[in-house]
Amino acid sequence: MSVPEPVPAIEVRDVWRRFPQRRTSLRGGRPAPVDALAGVSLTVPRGGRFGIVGESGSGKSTLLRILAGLDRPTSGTVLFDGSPTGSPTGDAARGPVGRVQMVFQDPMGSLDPRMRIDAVVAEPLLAQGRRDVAEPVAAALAAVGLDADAGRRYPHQFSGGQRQRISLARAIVGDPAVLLADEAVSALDVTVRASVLALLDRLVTERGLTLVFVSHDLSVVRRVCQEVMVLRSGEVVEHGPTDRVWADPQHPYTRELLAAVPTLARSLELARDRADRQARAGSRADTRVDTRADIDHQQEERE
Ligand SMILES: Nc1ncnc2c1ncn2[C@@H]1O[C@H](COP(=O)(O)OP(=O)(O)OP(=O)(O)O)[C@@H](O)[C@H]1O
Repeated sequence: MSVPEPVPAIEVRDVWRRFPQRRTSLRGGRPAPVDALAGVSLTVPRGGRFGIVGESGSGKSTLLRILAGLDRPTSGTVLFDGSPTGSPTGDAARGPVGRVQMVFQDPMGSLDPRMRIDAVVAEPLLAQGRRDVAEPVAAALAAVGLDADAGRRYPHQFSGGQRQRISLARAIVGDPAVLLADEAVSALDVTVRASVLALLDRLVTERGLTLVFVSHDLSVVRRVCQEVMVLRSGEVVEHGPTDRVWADPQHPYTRELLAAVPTLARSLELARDRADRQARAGSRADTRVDTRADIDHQQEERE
């Protein structure tokens, strides 16, 4: 008897998203529509980590917005756990709300400056109709390395890396199945980026999350994703295991993207080596410091 294939967490089948052109061309004439996505398909198994890379304008955010249920495809299908959502004729409101959480590039843009951190982190729970939020909010803050006191403060009282930790606390507090990260570490400097990536990696592993991680930088995607898709002008130009695409890119566009990477990759490696050295230096019997993430987090706090 054959064992049925497990249902993937996410399945995108031949998705197109067409936008009307925003501006008329200088030469006049009718503005042509833009296909932000042109026949994109992908499958992410439960607990899988899927990266999407491409330059600005390649369609990464459009795809993520569709996965988040914030936008609908012009045609094609998106399935979560085998059930359709956000189909062209379907009801976008039935989207994957609750099961899917998103982390954005700019925490200042996504955290309301007038709201205390405990209220910010509680938002997904309140949206689910939960009222008993204090305990899960404190647990989510602890899970991202912030103490309960942080809940009484406001976003501007934190560094960039800490604000991204707060975004992660808000993303995990409601126990989602899928995490969508849109350039989630791109605005952070190198050391802080390594620390937030290590935290993301740990949270995804510990909670068995399915991750879709968007970045323009393949060296960053390589740190957290097993599989990667390269998008250009809404089309998939390459798709495969991240290590293979990194080591042996098949498409000239992927090679171009990689040509921009070495400096970034090297500085990330240097930051990690530095954190390791500091961890070794700090591993006295009375010190609890034992991971790169801890070290990086302490550096971040000293900023
Ligand atoms: N609401 C919209 N109206 C019209 N065109 C849009 C809209 N959203 C995106 N586009 C166009 O779709 C294409 C893909 O945009 P998208 O933001 O998905 O790319 P991206 O790869 O995420 O780029 P970036 O990294 O700069 O955000 C671009 O040509 C963009 O101008």
